[in-house]
Amino acid sequence: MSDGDEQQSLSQSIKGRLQEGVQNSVFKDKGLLDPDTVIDEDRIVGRDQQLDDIITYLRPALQGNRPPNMLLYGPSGTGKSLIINAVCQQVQELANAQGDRFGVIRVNCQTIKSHDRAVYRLVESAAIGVGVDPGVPESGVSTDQKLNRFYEILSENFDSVIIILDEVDLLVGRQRDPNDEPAYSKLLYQLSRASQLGRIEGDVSVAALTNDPRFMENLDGRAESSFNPQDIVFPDYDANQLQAILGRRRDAYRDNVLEDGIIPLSSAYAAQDHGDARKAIDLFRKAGEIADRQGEDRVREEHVRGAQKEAERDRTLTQMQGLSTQKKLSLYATAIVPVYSQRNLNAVPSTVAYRVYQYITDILDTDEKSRDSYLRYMSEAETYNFVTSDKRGRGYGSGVHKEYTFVDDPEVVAETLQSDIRLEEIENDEDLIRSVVNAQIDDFFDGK
Ligand SMILES: Nc1ncnc2c1ncn2[C@@H]1O[C@H](COP(=O)(O)OP(=O)(O)OP(=O)(O)O)[C@@H](O)[C@H]1O
Repeated sequence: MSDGDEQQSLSQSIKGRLQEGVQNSVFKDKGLLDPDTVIDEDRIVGRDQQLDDIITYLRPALQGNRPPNMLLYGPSGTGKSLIINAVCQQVQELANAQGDRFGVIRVNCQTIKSHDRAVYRLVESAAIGVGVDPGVPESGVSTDQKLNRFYEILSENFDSVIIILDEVDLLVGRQRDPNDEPAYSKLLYQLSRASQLGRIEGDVSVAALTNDPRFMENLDGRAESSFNPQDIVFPDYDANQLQAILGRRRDAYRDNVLEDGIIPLSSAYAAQDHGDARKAIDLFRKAGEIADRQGEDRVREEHVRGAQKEAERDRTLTQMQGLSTQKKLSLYATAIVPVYSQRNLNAVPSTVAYRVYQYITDILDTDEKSRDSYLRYMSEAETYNFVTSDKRGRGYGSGVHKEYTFVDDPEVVAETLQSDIRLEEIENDEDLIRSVVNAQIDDFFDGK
């Protein structure tokens, strides 16, 4: 066969396999179950009170008046972003139809590290929305200059604007002292004052979204009085409401591929976990992904249970990232033993793991804790269900040692821990560590 033939058959085989995946999928329109998809209003279930309230508050925007500021609060996945965005979209359409310039500026505060960055993100978001240059650089100019540019863009382009600050409570900023005003407090003060003082020509109001029911308690007094929002509460969903939400997205799947119990089971799991619609939708989608992966043409309850297990595992890994450095190092040293071992090793002897731990602390030039501390950290890892342990004798007179077995894949555990900043430093020493691990294993099993 010539190179050209081989090339063609490879590309045909890739195409064939890709098409097979599409044709055999249980999904018809998987995008409907994407957490970031903006769904049509006819798929929104319930939340009538919240919709009514927000419509009432935003109506003035269509009458040439300033809407009040709003605070939307409730646990994650209870529809805060969905509902405010749905109403804003309708206001925008009506405003356009009557020739008013209504703008919506959205910023998610989750990853914003400082007040200055938040102001820049507002400039950027406003500039992109109206298609102009931000006009200020990200760094090298004062926050006030950025703020002024933001007001300028708003004044030039809008009669009325809603600024949506999602996850506003996470915009804490760099507080040198715990008594320092959090960044969100300063920002809310500035935005609401600017509007009241006429520093922006149009009407501006802020909708702040948060999971924290005590958010207002953390605002500085002057921020609290100038922001002064209308509250809109989003309570947890119960299992029935979640079932209705999933029911309206059933057509994400092909006809007749869903077993009867899929929607109730996904909803029941999510209802146990504080009634989070995002979680219900994730489980509903992941169950189908598992069915696809296994090449099955129906989604069964077992797939939902598998999806729930995967979600739990992801959560465990997230939890692990919150451990102190010494606990991470202990767990990491233990996890890489089976990962690097040339033998088929399921249970990790504590003696081996502790020596690997000592070696790693040495490379990192960090504190080396005693063997007792290592064992204590590992028993904590056991209560978190990262590992299970067993005591084993090594024959007469050799004493007893502990062995650890990982509940999840030790490779995933090691990778998760390695992505921690300090552990990344040892990536270059991988070969060396691998040989140390194997030397310790050999010593343990073959030594006297
Ligand atoms: N009443 C509802 N009807 C239909 N879908 C809903 C409803 N409530 C929430 N959802 C869906 O659940 C997911 C999460 O909703 P949303 O992002 O609005 O929650 P949130 O309260 O803003 O969460 P967070 O606080 O985590 O940002 C989205 O995919 C959304 O489409």
